[in-house]
Amino acid sequence: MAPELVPTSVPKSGFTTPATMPSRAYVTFLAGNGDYVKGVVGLAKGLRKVKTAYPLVVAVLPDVPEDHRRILESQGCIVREIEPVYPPENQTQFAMAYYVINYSKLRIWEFVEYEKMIYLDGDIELYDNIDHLFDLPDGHFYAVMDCFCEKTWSHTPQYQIGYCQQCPEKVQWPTSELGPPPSLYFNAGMFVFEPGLETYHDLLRTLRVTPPTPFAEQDFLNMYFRKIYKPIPLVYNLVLAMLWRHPENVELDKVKVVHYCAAGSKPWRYTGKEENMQREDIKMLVKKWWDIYNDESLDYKKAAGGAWAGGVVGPEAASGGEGVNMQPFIDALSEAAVQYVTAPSAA
Ligand SMILES: O=c1ccn([C@@H]2O[C@H](COP(=O)(O)OP(=O)(O)O)[C@@H](O)[C@H]2O)c(=O)[nH]1
Ligand SMILES: OC[C@H]1O[C@H](O[C@@H]2[C@@H](O)[C@H](O)[C@@H](O)[C@H](O)[C@@H]2O)[C@H](O)[C@@H](O)[C@H]1O
Ligand SMILES: [Mn+2]
Repeated sequence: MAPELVPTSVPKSGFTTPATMPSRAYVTFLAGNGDYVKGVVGLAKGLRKVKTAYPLVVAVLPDVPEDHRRILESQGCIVREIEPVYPPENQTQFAMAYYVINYSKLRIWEFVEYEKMIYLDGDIELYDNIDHLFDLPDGHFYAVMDCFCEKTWSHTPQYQIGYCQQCPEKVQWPTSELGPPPSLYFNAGMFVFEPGLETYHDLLRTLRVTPPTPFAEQDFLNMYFRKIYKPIPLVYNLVLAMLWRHPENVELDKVKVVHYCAAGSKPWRYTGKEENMQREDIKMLVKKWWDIYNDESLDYKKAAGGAWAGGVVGPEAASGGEGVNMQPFIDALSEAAVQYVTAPSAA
């Protein structure tokens, strides 16, 4: 298990004035006129509940209707329209047909008014403050390792031989037959990154000559950032399938970020009919999401005088704590990353 990686106190939160907008922000992505907007509202309220010091930017595709944009602004979000990004012509069978729109996530590298951002899918919820991740050393791409055991992975050799990076000792990778094991692979529902125009243009250039694959932009980002990717502990992005695929890796009461990506687990669409959806832990996590979504005390209240309040938090922003000494946390995190990298699976 990765060491407990919590700094001693919540980092200094603070109010900012329009002249000094925070150069850090959370960012999510919204497409279509359907119900994902509920996911983003839940995310904004969850960020407020954990008293983040930073705003939530929502990158919206042109097909997101005006009324949905107004709802997000009324919840304190900064709505930014982006143009779609399409992969090159292809015959790929995406794991989910709608994944083709997820390439548009790449536009967030263009948000260079922010020096560092944390991307969160709209089907993610926070249950603990993770602002300290903004203080991780620059020059890396931080994300949580994914799991290869769901049938969404049945197209891959690792699935076919029962290999997963979450338990590399269970089924050894057959290097003699299949060559080196796959590089550490992250789930692209949550990551810490630095926007930059050079990277942004190189991403789009590279995409134009990269044949699409089943997990769309997640596969692409894993390929593109493989040299600077640093794994961070699972508490920062619990992919729900981990609960039944690798329960030994999960300490649910320590989890800070839950990613409702298992089939049937989107809280705003939950029926309980799909496989695993009657599990007690799933029902508890879906209820936790709804408790936040329905909590009117978490609705955004414009700060008195309309001044920009530090984060998605309203005027009751957490009082500025002492600046926290991040070094022990960063050292522990780097150590945690090393323990992954030195695992047999690491290429
Ligand atoms: O119709 C859609 C599908 C996806 N998304 C956005 O794209 C992200 C990635 O899709 P999803 O989370 O469904 O993929 P999963 O993590 O379940 O594989 C979502 O979280 C949303 O932020 C969206 O806004 N509208
Ligand atoms: O477009 C590809 C998507 O790929 C990822 O989801 C998958 C993947 O993680 C599999 O490992 C799971 O088995 C599966 O359930 C899950 O939906 C990201 O969460 C999402 O944001 C997006 O990038
Ligand atoms: Mn997701």
